[in-house]
Amino acid sequence: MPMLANPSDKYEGYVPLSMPDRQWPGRVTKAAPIWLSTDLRDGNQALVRPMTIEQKSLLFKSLIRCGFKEIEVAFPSASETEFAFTRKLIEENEIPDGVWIQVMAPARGEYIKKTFEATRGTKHVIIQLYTNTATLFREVILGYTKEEILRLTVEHTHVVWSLAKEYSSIYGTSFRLCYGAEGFSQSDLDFLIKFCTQLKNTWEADGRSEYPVIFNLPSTVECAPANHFADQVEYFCRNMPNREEITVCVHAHNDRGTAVSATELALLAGADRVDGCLFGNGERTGNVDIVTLALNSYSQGIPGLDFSDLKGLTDVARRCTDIPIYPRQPHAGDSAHQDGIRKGFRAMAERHAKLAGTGKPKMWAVPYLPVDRSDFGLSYKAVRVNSQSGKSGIAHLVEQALNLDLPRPIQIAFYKTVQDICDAEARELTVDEIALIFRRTYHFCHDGTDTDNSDPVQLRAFNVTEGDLFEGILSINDERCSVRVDAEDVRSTIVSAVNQTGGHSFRVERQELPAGMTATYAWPRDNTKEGESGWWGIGTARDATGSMVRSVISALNCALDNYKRKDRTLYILEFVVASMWLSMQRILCPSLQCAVPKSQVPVALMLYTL
Ligand SMILES: CC(=O)SCCNC(=O)CCNC(=O)[C@H](O)C(C)(C)COP(=O)(O)OP(=O)(O)OC[C@H]1O[C@@H](n2cnc3c(N)ncnc32)[C@H](O)[C@@H]1OP(=O)(O)O
Ligand SMILES: CC(C)C(=O)C(=O)O
Ligand SMILES: [Mg+2]
Repeated sequence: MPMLANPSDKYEGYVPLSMPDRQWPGRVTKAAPIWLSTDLRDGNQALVRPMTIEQKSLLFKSLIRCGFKEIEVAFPSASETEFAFTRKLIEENEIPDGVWIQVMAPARGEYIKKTFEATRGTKHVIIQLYTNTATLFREVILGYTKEEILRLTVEHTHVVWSLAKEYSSIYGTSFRLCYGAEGFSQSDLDFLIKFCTQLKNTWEADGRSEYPVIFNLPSTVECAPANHFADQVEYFCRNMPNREEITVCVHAHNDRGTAVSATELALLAGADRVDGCLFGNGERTGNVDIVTLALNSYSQGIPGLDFSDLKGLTDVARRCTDIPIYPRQPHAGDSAHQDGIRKGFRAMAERHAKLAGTGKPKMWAVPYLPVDRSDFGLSYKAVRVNSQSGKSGIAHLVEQALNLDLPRPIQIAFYKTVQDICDAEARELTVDEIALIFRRTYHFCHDGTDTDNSDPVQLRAFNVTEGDLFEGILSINDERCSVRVDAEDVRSTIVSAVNQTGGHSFRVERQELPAGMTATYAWPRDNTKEGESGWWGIGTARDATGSMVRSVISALNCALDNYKRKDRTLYILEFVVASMWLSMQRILCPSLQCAVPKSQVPVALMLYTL
């Protein structure tokens, strides 16, 4: 069947509540709600293969680590696994003090009895009794009138109460009633309010309530916009007698993809508690995603659940549910817009540095990142590069991998190199691949990791002594020589080599890196031409002299690459470097000039030419 030209022939829209004095739009959330995880119940009942006891135990432990104080652990009357898991938690003492477990039961005597049996001997239990009050469900599934469903629920509230009394006298357990008003968002609210009032009175008769009754208000099927759900919750909260004596919980499903918004608005409308699942698992399109909700609230400065190890939690959730986590998961999804992120980090670091010692808080503000991923254990390395990425993203990854803050001309050049590879291979490149391409392109050797052994020119080892002596071993095509020279001579040689290059300039830029490292970027340019030469020398070391020598060696190896590729446009610049190398070499190791076989190293030929 094609889609209808006029869908109103088939589908009826929701009926808005007339509540012109609604309060929720003007409110601001200031505190986190009570969080209840229903991963082990609603999340579990929807799985292709419901969780095993081992999987449930694993997930339960993770939920405890996240800081949930209320966890719906099972529907004990539904299966042996559900029953046995509840028993295991209790018998093996796995429920920490201060944590309430919740179990769910329908309004059927034998199921409620089984549910209580499962909870034998524990300290704190919330019994969630549920019936459906939505007209469609009530009539079609249960075949009950309003009066009948009310009678059924009240009767079973009595059953719950008498069992609670019995079990608490035997085991000392504290029981709390939660009424799950299945179908709340499609129910007649005035009827439901009378209904809930009667349940509350039943539960509290003879002053027998130690803890407030929880009314759980689900959008069992989400069929209207989030603002309508908020109106319904506000209406319920405003019209329930003695509102302060009850806890109002919301349980939003995500059929319209708006469960998070609906829940956030419902909290403004007066809800105290949120019932949901990690990463939005649950029946059909899922329950409200409690990770997103809690992190949204965290990003507004409100503390709540602890997702410091979001990666670990993701792995556990996947192992237990066999459902992959969406790569665009809010907050935990991959980052993009690397340029903004990179600039944002710098600007923030500068702002924070100025605040040092003032006692003022160092607030987070980075474009595109509402929260700092590292707060929940995620790195920025997850940023990957594809053919759509700009130079900043690539530079950001180089910075992540190699600690280098590339000067802009090098960013532009390296970006072209990476783009060509991405385009040719039509895929994303990881941070490790980018680092490798960088090393190869610039014959870049990190201090300690040493050169690629195939580089023709290498500084194999060196040391700058306290007396400023540069001692090292250089080689060209495996011909080695030892160097022992005043470090100042090395530096002045490089400077004088630059001066010798006539119409060319050879810029040398120094950069202090973290952990006491220094980087030197050496880039030659032909002053008669516009733009950059397209090749560079880059070196890092613990001291400036070492990094300078390395940068020249890197430039020389790059020159050799260009020569091999017979890139004539760069030819003249190769001579610039060669000239520099020659000057440097005269001081460092004159013996090498003779040691290089002319036929093998074209750069050596250039050296001789000069
Ligand atoms: C929205 C929700 O999440 S509601 C929770 C749903 N839970 C699950 O899906 C997982 C747990 N399993 C169940 O709930 C099962 O239905 C069981 C184990 C409780 C019941 O087993 P069965 O009676 O064999 O289930 P079945 O699904 O065939 O029928 C359910 C019966 O319970 C009735 N029922 C449904 N909800 C309720 C309720 N809240 N209270 C009382 N009876 C109910 C139905 O009308 C139906 O009655 P019928 O057999 O007279 O037609
Ligand atoms: C019965 C309850 C709480 C439920 O899961 C729902 O209505 O979706
Ligand atoms: Mg549900």
